[in-house]
Amino acid sequence: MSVHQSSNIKRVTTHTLQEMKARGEKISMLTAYDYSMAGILDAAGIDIILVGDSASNVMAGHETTLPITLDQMIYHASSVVRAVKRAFVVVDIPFGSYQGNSSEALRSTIRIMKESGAHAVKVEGGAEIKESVTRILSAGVPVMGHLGLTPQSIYKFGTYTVRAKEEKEAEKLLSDAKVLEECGCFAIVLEKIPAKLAQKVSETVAIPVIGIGAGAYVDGQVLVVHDMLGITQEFQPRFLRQYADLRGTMLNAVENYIQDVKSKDFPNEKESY
Ligand SMILES: Nc1nc(=O)c2c([nH]1)NC[C@@H]1CN(c3ccc(C(=O)N[C@@H](CCC(=O)O)C(=O)O)cc3)CN21
Ligand SMILES: CC(C)C(=O)C(=O)O
Ligand SMILES: [Mg+2]
Repeated sequence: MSVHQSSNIKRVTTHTLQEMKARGEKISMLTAYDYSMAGILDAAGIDIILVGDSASNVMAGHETTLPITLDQMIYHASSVVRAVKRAFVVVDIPFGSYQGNSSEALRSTIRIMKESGAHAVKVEGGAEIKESVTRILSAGVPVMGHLGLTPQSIYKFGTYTVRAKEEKEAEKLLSDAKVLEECGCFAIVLEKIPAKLAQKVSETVAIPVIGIGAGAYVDGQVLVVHDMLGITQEFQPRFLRQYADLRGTMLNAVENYIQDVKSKDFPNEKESY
């Protein structure tokens, strides 16, 4: 342990995650984009926090993940990192900051690592981005892959339907997973694909496979935290399990506050100086 790290909590590393797969312990992963939320996830014992480019939807209200910038991702990531004592922090490299240009991929990664203090980056795609992945890894930065439904290329597909249902697409996905493993990726996210195919990928590659809408036979699960807490409203895909109704809870609290202000119940004497 570094002399600068005074806490005695044992941090999750790529090595920890590899060991978890080897012994069959499932990996838990959720997104976070800010200090307060990341602190709660870390305190609960989450293994991986993803600073997802879904911040573009959830935090900024955009329709897709495409508009979010590298600067904005670094702002979210640095806020998350300041809250985390144990979890492994992975940051999505945003659209336009790595595709088709390995030098730019490396430059974006170095900015993310230097300016946020995160532990790894995530990129969408397989063979097409092999050079970028290799270049990032050559700088010593762990890379998480992302295959299946890849939201940064939504306009190429036009829909958010389940991916790799056809044999040819399934073969390409399996081959991409092998490419990512050979490049040296430490893990792969599989999004919205048939459970059978996800199982096959997980059994084929030695690195951990984390699913979102990819069934139970993978090495871990990821969800967008605002979805599973019931804060987002319209996003209700079949793969989502909602663990709370925080929107309802928060609406209720805010309505009560408004009522107390209007009725002059708040503040009372004890709440005044
Ligand atoms: N709030 C949120 N949660 C997410 O999981 C998420 C984001 N945002 N933004 C980035 C990507 C986009 N993702 C998505 C988007 C849509 C579906 C989906 O299943 N949509 C429709 C089906 C559409 C169709 O069949 O054509 C649904 O059933 O809700 C799944 C994952 C996952 N990511
Ligand atoms: C849904 C996960 C895997 C993601 O990439 C994101 O939140 O941006
Ligand atoms: Mg993403």
